[in-house]
Amino acid sequence: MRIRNLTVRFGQFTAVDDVSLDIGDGEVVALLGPSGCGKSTLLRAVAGLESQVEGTIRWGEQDLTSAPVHKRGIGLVFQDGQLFPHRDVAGNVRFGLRMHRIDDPHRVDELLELVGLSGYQRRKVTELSGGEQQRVALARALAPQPRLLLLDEPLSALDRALREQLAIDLARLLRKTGTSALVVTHDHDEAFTLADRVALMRQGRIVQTGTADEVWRYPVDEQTATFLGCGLILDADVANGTAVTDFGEIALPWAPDGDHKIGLRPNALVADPDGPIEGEVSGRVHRRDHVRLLVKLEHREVDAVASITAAPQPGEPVRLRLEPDGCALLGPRER
Ligand SMILES: Nc1ncnc2c1ncn2[C@@H]1O[C@H](COP(=O)(O)OP(=O)(O)OP(=O)(O)O)[C@@H](O)[C@H]1O
Repeated sequence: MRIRNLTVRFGQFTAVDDVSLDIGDGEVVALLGPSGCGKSTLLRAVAGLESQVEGTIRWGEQDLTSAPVHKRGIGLVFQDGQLFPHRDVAGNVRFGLRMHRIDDPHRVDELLELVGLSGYQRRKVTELSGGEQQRVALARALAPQPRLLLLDEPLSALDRALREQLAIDLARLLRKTGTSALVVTHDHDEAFTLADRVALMRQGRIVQTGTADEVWRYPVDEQTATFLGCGLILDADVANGTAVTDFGEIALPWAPDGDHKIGLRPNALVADPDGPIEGEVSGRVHRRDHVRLLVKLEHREVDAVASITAAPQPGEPVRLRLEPDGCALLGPRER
């Protein structure tokens, strides 16, 4: 799919601003961005659900720009599944097939097996858990074998543990069926779990696209770095894979020589008795597998991490070292 110069306006307000994006055959692209940046509007425009759309949407040679929703060959999954409460599980999946005049009794069983719900045919959808309901919604959307699946925050209504598991299952399922997909999410982990490529949106525009590793390691500008979790931006002078910063030296073998800005995520500063940076703990929050510290340095306060067993208490001195895994290099990259 080739999206070119897509703009969607609501009166004077431009919700999607001149967006161009390709989605390859079997590719999964995540649209990631802060609330209100236009992700859902872009998805709805691709689906044919928005009226004030400029630009073009093509599938191969076919121009879909003004095709009606049901002629676009897309499947849709929303946050809350939008299942039919009066139909059972099989009835919901069968609806996806009937809409496309496919009448194959085995296909419903196949689809339920695919989403891990074998034997659920006669269950009422109102008696399913949130995760099961989303699996049914997915089976229904996949039933007519759409050429593109559009998913709008498909896992957001679920609790965290379930969301993580379902994101892994969904990623596997999309690969297995070779389905191309565009997934809207505001959850970084979800985007990186699901997608081959991530498109970062801000104020209606796509500011960067790349693999998880590319956008994570090379955010295109300061705002993008901040959105991706870098709380601190430092000047760095890189030579032969070593960056010299106000916080000391750090090995970044993947960074080219020159003057750069480096973004530090909280895990870029790690409590270590031998670390070169001295500070005092001013705050402490227990996370699932580590402790997040707020550390007062001479001129500023920074985020840092410590292991659960060795985390100092507020008021205690702490030493920090830089950890390359939490560092990002800002600025556009040459390809
Ligand atoms: N039908 C509409 N009429 C007027 N403004 C709208 C309409 N739909 C969306 N908007 C506005 O367009 C902007 C983008 O909305 P959109 O729902 O696409 O954002 P989003 O990135 O999906 O946000 P979220 O993550 O919060 O769902 C918002 O400022 C929103 O208020």
